[in-house]
Amino acid sequence: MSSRFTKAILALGSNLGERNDTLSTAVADLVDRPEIRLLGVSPVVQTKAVGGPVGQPDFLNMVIAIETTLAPLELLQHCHDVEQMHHRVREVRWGPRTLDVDIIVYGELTSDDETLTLPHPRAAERAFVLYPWALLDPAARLNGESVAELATKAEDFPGLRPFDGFDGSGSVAAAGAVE
Ligand SMILES: Nc1ncnc2c1ncn2[C@@H]1O[C@H](COP(=O)(O)OP(=O)(O)OP(=O)(O)O)[C@@H](O)[C@H]1O
Ligand SMILES: Nc1nc2c(c(=O)[nH]1)N=C(CO)CN2
Repeated sequence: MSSRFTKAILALGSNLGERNDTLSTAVADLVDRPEIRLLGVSPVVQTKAVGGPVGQPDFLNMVIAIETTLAPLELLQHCHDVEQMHHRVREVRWGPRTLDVDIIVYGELTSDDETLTLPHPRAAERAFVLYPWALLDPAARLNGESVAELATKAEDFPGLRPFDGFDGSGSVAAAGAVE
């Protein structure tokens, strides 16, 4: 097994239960293994639910940057395990959930496999992913485009707002620059 680390971006969302507590414990759970190192944590934003049942609660969303020696499918399984630790129930597509963890990018890897599509096939349209990612890493690019520019063009951008304690620049600086 190679011990080479690959950088990856994970997106986290929660719209059921104690959303902010769930996100912070989920970050700790995600990085609580030697094959994963935490590189940076975005600010948390509150967002209107995109798709799914009408009237579901607002989400809290954030992204983290990691580096990992896990293979892509091992990382996906780990994300699912952490979702289960937070009692994620899959009932309705895009329905409310205690915790969702998606892999947005894994290094430069591209994949059309429906079990793991990379980059995440809907990330480029989702301000709830793009905006916190741009705050974490203003130079980030996705599919050759600026993540910050994609965020402002996304349909859900106007519904997005800072969550309590949000301090974009401070949080980004505190999290450290992402190479
Ligand atoms: N990049 C990816 N990250 C996470 N899951 C993925 C990815 N690509 C494909 N999948 C697959 O998508 C399946 C459904 O994931 P999930 O239930 O989290 O979807 P969702 O969050 O409701 O919707 P969306 O996929 O639009 O974010 C997973 O079981 C997984 O196999
Ligand atoms: N605001 C918001 N909307 C969503 C989210 C999410 O995390 N935030 N996740 C979805 C499926 O992954 C579908 N819709």
